Parts: sequence; structure tokens; C-alpha cells
Amino acid sequence: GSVLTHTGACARVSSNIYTKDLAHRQACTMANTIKYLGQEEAQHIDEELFNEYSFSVDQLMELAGLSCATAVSKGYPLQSLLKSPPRVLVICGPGNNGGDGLVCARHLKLFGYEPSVLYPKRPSKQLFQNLTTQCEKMDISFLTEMPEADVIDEAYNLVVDAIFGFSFKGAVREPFGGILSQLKKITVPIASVDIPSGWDVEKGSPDGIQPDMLISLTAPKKAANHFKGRYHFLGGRFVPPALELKYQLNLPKYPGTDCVYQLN
Ligand SMILES: NC(=O)C1=CN([C@@H]2O[C@H](COP(=O)(O)OP(=O)(O)OC[C@H]3O[C@@H](n4cnc5c(N)ncnc54)[C@H](OP(=O)(O)O)[C@@H]3O)[C@@H](O)[C@H]2O)[C@H](O)CC1
Ligand SMILES: [K+]
Repeated sequence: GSVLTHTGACARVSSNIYTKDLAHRQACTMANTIKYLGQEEAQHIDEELFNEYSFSVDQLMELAGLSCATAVSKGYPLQSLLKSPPRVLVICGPGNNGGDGLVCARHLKLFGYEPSVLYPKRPSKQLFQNLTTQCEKMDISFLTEMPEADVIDEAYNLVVDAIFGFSFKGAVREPFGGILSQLKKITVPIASVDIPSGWDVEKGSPDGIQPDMLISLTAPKKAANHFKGRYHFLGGRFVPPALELKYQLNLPKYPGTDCVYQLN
């Protein structure tokens, strides 16, 4: 009965990850619409994964970050990049969204990209220190300051935005205000992890950054309804079926063993 009461915030999903087949989309019914989450609901699911299902943050973050790197490699394959070496700028915020970014950077490096990380506000928690060490030991460079927009356009092929996720609230505080205003000026694509940073988690932000790619983790948040970029991926293939059912997520079937699913 859930699908009948579920209105609005949802998207049709396609069984084919490479084509946007119109006939298929038209054939989609309300029965396979994926739920778009509000901020509180996203936080409840997150807490339940940790408290009821006994996952550790490290585990889910690894899968989330791997999904992000995989989505980037699908949208921006190495051989398609215009600049050599294949530099990618990964900007990490102070929470778990930033942690996903560090994991993403590590996997991008393993995939053959040359990530550099900007991590201006580092939490003292061991988890984030470990993720930072792992990146450093893999010769991923850490920038000391945010490059100007024209420098980014010249040196990097794309930017991974792992600044804020579903816990973002209120007006942006520094140093992230300055960072986001540079990101509004760049012309290279932005791939946003979970939510375009600076956007209201539910209402979006018409004046905010406009990413070319969005990787929604677990399920899209309501802000994703305002996403206008080319690639919307779902990642974070770790949701136990009982939890999916409880929150009526209506997640699409990931193809084979893939860790990402391309949404329409
Ligand atoms: N279940 C999942 O799908 C998983 C998702 N993951 C990722 O985790 C994030 C959510 O992580 P969380 O740590 O809860 O929060 P954020 O990363 O979104 O941000 C929190 C930090 O941001 C600061 N903040 C908040 N608002 C502002 C603001 N207006 N200006 C500046 N800074 C802000 C906040 O600072 P405080 O001072 O308020 O503490 C926090 O430091 C989710 O989106 C996914 O990406 C997990 O990796 C795995 C499970
Ligand atoms: K983000």
C-alpha cells in the first residue's frame, strides 16, 4: 500500500544504466519509484544502521566512498579526460561527508586518477586521522589552501564535492563560504557526494553550486529533485532489505555486483 500513499518526491528508475530509454521510462509505474528522503528521515536511517544493525561508520563510509569513486569513473572515464595528468580535486568537509570524500580519493587513486585533497577543517576523531594517513601513504597530496577558480579550471579535470551531506543546516560558515563561492565560478564539472554542498537538504538552493554529477547515498534526499546535472547515481549498496522495507525506500535493483545504479 506504500506506493499509493507515496506522492511527489520520487524519481523513475531505469533498468538500463547506459541509456535513458523513453519507452522504458513511460512504462515505469508508481510501483518502482524510489523514495526521496527528508533530512530527519535520512538521519534516522543512518542511526538505525549503526545502532540497530550494528554497522560501524568505517564500514559504511568505505562502501559510500567506493560508490563515489565508481560513479566518477563511469561519468568521467580516464580516457575521456581533457587534461593530463588526470588530476581531480577532492574537497572534504568536517563531517562524515568529508570522510566519504577521503575514501573516494583513495579509490580514485587506485583507479588511476591523480586526486589532490583539500581538507581545511579536520576533526580529531581517530577515524578521520586514519583516512588521512591512508591517503598520505598513497602519495595523495593535501592542499594548504583553496585554489582560485581559474587555477582549478586550468589544473583539474573535475572537483569532487564532499563538503556537506545530510546534516548541513543554516548559513554556511567559513572557510566553506569562500570555498563554495569559488566552486560557483569554475567551469570543470563538480561531482557532489550525497547532496550538493550548501544546498538545503530538502529544498535545494537555486543560487548554489550546480554539480554535473550527484551520487545519492542510501537513497536520494529531497534536494535531489532540484538537481539539473547530467549524472545522478545511487550508491551505498549496504541497506539491509528489512530496513529498506521499513522506510519504504523502493530502491532499484543494482545491476549484478555493481555498487552504483544510474538513476534517470
Ligand atoms: N547512511 C548513509 O547513507 C551514510 C552516509 N554517510 C555520509 O555521511 C553524511 C552525513 O554525515 P554527518 O557527519 O552527519 O554530517 P555532514 O557531513 O553532512 O556535516 C556535518 C558537519 O558539517 C558542519 N556543518 C553543518 N552545517 C554547517 C554550516 N551551515 N556551515 C558550516 N559547517 C556546517 C557540522 O559542523 P558543526 O559545527 O555543526 O558540528 C559538521 O561538522 C552523509 O551525507 C553521507 O555523505 C556515511 O559515510 C555512511 C553512512
Ligand atoms: K556534498
